[in-house]
Amino acid sequence: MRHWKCFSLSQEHQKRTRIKTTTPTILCACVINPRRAVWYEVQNLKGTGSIMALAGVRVIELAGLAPAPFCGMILSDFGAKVIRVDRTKVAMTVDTQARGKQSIALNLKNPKGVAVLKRLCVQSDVVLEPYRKGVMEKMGLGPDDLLKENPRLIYARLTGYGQSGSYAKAAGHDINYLAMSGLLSMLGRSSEKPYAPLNLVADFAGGGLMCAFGIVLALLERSMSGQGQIIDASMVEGAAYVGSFMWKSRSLGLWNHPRGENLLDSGAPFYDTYRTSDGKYMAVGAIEPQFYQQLIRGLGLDDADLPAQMSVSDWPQLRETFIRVFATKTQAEWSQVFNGTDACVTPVLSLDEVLSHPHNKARGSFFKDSQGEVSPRPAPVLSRSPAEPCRSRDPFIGEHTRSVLKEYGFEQGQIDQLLSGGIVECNEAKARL
Ligand SMILES: C[C@H](CCC[C@H](C)C(=O)SCCNC(=O)CCNC(=O)[C@H](O)C(C)(C)COP(=O)(O)OP(=O)(O)OC[C@H]1O[C@@H](n2cnc3c(N)ncnc32)[C@H](O)[C@@H]1OP(=O)(O)O)[C@H]1CC[C@H]2[C@@H]3[C@H](O)C[C@@H]4C[C@H](O)CC[C@]4(C)[C@H]3C[C@H](O)[C@]12C
Repeated sequence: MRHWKCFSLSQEHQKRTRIKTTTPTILCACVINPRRAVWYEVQNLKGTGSIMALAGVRVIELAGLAPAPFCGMILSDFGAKVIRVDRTKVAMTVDTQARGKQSIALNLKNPKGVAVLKRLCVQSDVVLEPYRKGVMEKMGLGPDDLLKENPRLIYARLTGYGQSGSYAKAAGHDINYLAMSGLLSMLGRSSEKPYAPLNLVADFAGGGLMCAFGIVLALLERSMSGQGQIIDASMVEGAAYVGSFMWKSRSLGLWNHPRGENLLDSGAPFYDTYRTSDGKYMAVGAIEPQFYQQLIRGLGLDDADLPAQMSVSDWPQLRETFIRVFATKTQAEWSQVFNGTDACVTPVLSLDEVLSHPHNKARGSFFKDSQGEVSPRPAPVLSRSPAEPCRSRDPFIGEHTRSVLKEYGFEQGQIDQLLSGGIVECNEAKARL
């Protein structure tokens, strides 16, 4: 349940902090962080009385494939109001990361549609765009156009290759960005070709998440400077940055061997997965000698019969032993053996199994929405202002067109004209079914 509270901003406070509310017509609650004299503009307060960290932040997200939707969902989970701008004449969205968002269907190929988007951006804090370099400028919606009208706007551009460089305009997907980051060359088994770990690293870690981080930084900075800025979030660079450890740990010799033959890339037998007698798997991460000893004990082996843990040339032989032993029990049996030890051995759980695992259950790490769909709880958990993910179904395309336009100050007559001209589309009927 969401509550709305209204506090007025005194002129004096606004002057002192050099920050004005962007949306004077909207009810807002203001909270002062006395230590940093920072103003937070807050609109929706949770029923519990705690305020989500991004409450009051208004985000316009132009519909994209996967990274930008994830970025928008993170912002929404932590309290931002996220309005996704969908195309008109499209029946179904491919946005599976739409939790808590609203949708407006708007034709940006029409100048009137562009004018609508500008009006939304004037009254918003963030615009998030996922298109190829130059697309927004071509529509008259580039940073110059939007920041001129709203200098406090944070203009986030989430692309594969960034806004400059010879690849800037090229099409691409996660695997290409990962390849260009250098990381893909390190991923994969010994003597096999590079292997992309789903589209996790570039699209989501280096892309959506890193972009959300940039937005939060820009919001924080704006609370002091009063100014917006442009975020050039390249997934190549975001992925590479997430992989900083790989660069900066080379001096330790961690990556001296070919791909798949190092300590942490499945080269070491004590950092790998093993098949159990029921066709499931256990994950082993027993790196430190004291934890490795517990692994050996749990497997029922005797250290005296085995080669030294760090004898790289003996790793193939050690792996064979581990393969043979793990194949003698089921996953549940091994879990029981290693539960409560420091052997760093855990079951490899499927997406369907995580919800019922006692540890995850105890923490509420996963939740079911109103449709019965299981999702991870937003992370990390903030003690006073935790995220509260929306549990209702995702929005239909254009479900909120009318209400969003009203909220942003469009008159009924203007909305009717936009609808009859096909500039916007409304899907309230579908939502009522
Ligand atoms: C699940 C699949 C997604 C996988 C993710 C994948 C692995 C990724 O890596 S995502 C990361 C992609 N890269 C980027 O995001 C980087 C930045 N962006 C780009 O480089 C490009 O946008 C692009 C390469 C991704 C796409 O290029 P494109 O040429 O298409 O677009 P742009 O040049 O950017 O221009 C956009 C144009 O659109 C116009 N526009 C925008 N908004 C509007 C508007 N509101 N009104 C009017 N016009 C608008 C804009 O003006 C531009 O126009 P111009 O070109 O004229 O300039 C999913 C991938 C595919 C999915 C499947 C597919 O969709 C078919 C089925 C559909 C069905 O509904 C559901 C099932 C599907 C099988 C579906 C299933 C999955 O969702 C997918 C497999």
